[in-house]
Amino acid sequence: MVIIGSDHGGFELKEKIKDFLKELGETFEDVGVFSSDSCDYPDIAKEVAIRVAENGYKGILICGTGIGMSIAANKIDGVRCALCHDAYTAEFARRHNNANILAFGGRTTGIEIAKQMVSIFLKTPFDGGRHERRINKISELEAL
Ligand SMILES: O=C(CO)[C@H](O)[C@H](O)[C@H](O)COP(=O)(O)O
Repeated sequence: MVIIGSDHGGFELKEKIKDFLKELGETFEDVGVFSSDSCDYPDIAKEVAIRVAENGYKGILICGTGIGMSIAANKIDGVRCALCHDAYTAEFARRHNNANILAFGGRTTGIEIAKQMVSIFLKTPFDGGRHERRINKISELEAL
């Protein structure tokens, strides 16, 4: 299950990514927004992040740049939201960071790059090993 959400800055790209998720055969839930009316990205980041943290799902968040969404989502314990810009960053967000939410920008990312990132993010496993130790140290920061 993939939870997807955007603000107004990512709305158009979100709609295209939903079509792509259907092509991939992925089950998804769209938590909004459902128009390009101006809204506040933390409201959507919260909805996606909580569902991902509580259920072990993966998430996709899109705002104008992806920055606001990633900052907000990473406030939720258990979320590792990675702001990515290309196939390489999407691959290593999974392999090294075990990221569970992919963020990118609707105003900065074209549809072909976005599709590449989504495809790679959803199929790439975590490498584990030395990276497990580092992920655990990130989790410990949540208790501070
Ligand atoms: O949070 C952001 C930037 O880090 C997002 O890109 C938002 O989509 C953006 O700030 C919204 O800006 P707007 O001028 O209100 O459309």
